[in-house]
Amino acid sequence: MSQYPTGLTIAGTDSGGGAGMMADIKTMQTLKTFATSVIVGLTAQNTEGVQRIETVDAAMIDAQFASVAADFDVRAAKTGALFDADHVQAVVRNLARFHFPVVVVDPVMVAKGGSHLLDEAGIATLKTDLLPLADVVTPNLPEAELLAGRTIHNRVDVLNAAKQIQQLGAANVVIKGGHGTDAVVADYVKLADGTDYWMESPRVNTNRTHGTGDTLSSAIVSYVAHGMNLKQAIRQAHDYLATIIPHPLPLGHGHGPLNHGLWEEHDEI
Ligand SMILES: Nc1ncnc2c1ncn2[C@@H]1O[C@H](COP(=O)(O)OP(=O)(O)OP(=O)(O)O)[C@@H](O)[C@H]1O
Ligand SMILES: Cc1ncc(CO)c(N)n1
Repeated sequence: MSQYPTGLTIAGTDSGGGAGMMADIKTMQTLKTFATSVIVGLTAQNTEGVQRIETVDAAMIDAQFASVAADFDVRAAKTGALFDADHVQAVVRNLARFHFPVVVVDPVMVAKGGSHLLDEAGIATLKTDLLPLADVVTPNLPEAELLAGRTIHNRVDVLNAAKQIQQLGAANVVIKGGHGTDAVVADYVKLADGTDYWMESPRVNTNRTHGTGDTLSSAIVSYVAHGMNLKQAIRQAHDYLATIIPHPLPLGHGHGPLNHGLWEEHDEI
């Protein structure tokens, strides 16, 4: 593999290194994609929780987008934690301005420790203004409930939620099943062409799942940047997670981090 295509993460930092933009950069590097970044906010965070948040002002967000877009051929971008409506709007404005070929929206709302990373007005703005720009949206189960405005108890509810989220304007929908309790973790995929299917893997009994969602969305960005179509990229990203989740790093005292680099042996892209 000689070339590193460029990906972009538009997200918040995690001082604890396992989630947010740090997970994105580690994932992209492992999957041989050059990670550029627009920092929307900083979190003082570790595996036990979020201790403090400070957002970046809109002019600085604009400047970061402009710097990246002026110098790099971004093949795919993802959004992560956006914190509030003003920051969602700043990101929407820039996505509309720069038209990256593929946009993955990870509608991050609550960190594993329970801290809110997007407020209520932010959720509303994400639904009305950001989802219509999304080629793929990747909610976890609680996020899918909030986006669809309905509770999810079973697989039929997941199907209905995905349909509703697609109607909000996201072309393709991946509802992640990590927050379920079944022995099998089932992620549901509903594509723009009308096809849908489940991706299943054995549930790993671990609390070392900090940043799994960030990792999935940035893996999709990486595989798309390498030229895969969305269906292939979503499948490969799922398999990357299924491979690394059973072998986390024994670090931190809470929801521990993944070992993103484990995949490097699988030099297939
Ligand atoms: N315990 C687990 N065992 C196996 N796979 C898991 C487990 N937890 C999560 N996954 C997988 O990890 C990916 C992310 O799912 P999850 O629902 O945890 O996202 P998330 O809640 O957005 O994560 P985070 O908020 O920590 O970034 C999915 O592909 C899911 O199938
Ligand atoms: C900054 C940030 N983004 C996303 C997540 C979700 O994993 C997190 N915990 N922190």
